Amino acid sequence: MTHSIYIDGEAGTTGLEIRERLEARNDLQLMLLGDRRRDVEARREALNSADAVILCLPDDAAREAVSMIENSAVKVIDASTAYRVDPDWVYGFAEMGDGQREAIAASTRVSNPGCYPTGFIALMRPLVKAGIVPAHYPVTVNAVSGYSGGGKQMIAEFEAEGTAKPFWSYGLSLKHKHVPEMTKHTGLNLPVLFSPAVGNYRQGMLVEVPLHLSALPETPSVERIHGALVEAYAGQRFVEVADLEATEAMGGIEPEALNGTNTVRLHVFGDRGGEQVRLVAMLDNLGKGASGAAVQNLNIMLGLDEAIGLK
Ligand SMILES: NC(=O)C1=CN([C@@H]2O[C@H](COP(=O)(O)OP(=O)(O)OC[C@H]3O[C@@H](n4cnc5c(N)ncnc54)[C@H](OP(=O)(O)O)[C@@H]3O)[C@@H](O)[C@H]2O)C=CC1
Ligand SMILES: CC(=O)N[C@@H](CCC(=O)OP(=O)(O)O)C(=O)O
Repeated sequence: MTHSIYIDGEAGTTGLEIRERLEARNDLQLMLLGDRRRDVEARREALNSADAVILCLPDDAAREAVSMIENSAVKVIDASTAYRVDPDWVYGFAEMGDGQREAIAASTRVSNPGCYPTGFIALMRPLVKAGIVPAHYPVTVNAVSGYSGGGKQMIAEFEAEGTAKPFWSYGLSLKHKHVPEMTKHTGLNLPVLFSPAVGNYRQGMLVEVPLHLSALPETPSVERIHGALVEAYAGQRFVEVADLEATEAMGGIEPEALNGTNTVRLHVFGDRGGEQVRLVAMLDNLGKGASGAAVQNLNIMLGLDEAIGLK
């Protein structure tokens, strides 16, 4: 049996990566509109006749697309920020806790996590759940993304002759659109202080949370923090926790090493017996941060996740 899949936003950065991942599969049939992709009636027809639709659109266009879906059987995955803290939608991060994969499988409305939130929630949610980081703790997140994170427009800006910035720190109003989902899905009470940046490279990201151990209850050790992450992701295929020995041997970390994969890798840097840690997640902003995660959610929603491997 083949499932028909419509990608609204098929020619955008996220949509193209999803197409690449799905095109080779013979259990899925892609519905592509090509030059008619902005034709509202063609979109309406596709949105209501596909088995599953993946929305790779700006927030307002995603809300509009959802309002056009009258067929309640259609499974919807939205890659935008529009529904990530909406209680009527399931948050599409299967590894984030017991029952999440099952909730995704049972839902027809799944919001795909943001790229930065994927790294941050992966690092922080198990620590809050274990009581290592209290819910009221003032958490800071520093992150750097490749410029593809800003979609077609930012790619054009960075790739235009002579205009690329070497590094771009932004979100300076401290109201970045990812803060609500980062806060809600970790169980924190205080909005996180989020400091994102873009580097002059195309793809891949690092998301970092620095912690003073003595400011946490019972001054946890590096090993305790690492152990909580290992326990949380035991048996998971797409969330890895780097060995402490391996991280101790690292002189630095770069953001592109997981490009093309659906993996997020978590690192706990810090001297054993020391007083501080730097938690660092590495992922492809267009892999586990967007398109890879969307395909993973599609597989789960169609009941194909056991049978199909992602690259
Ligand atoms: N880039 C990334 O790393 C990530 C992106 N996302 C999210 O995914 C979504 C898409 O982002 P991205 O692919 O980067 O963006 P792009 O700008 O690269 O692509 C956006 C796509 O949306 C289409 N589009 C724009 N406005 C409308 C409209 N009013 N009606 C119909 N189609 C429209 C565009 O069509 P056309 O081709 O005709 O221009 C284009 O194909 C966003 O919500 C973004 O926040 C999420 C995680 C990571
Ligand atoms: C580099 C860059 O500009 N990144 C984007 C986020 C990309 C992304 O993850 O999009 P979602 O909001 O849909 O998750 C930003 O900060 O707005």
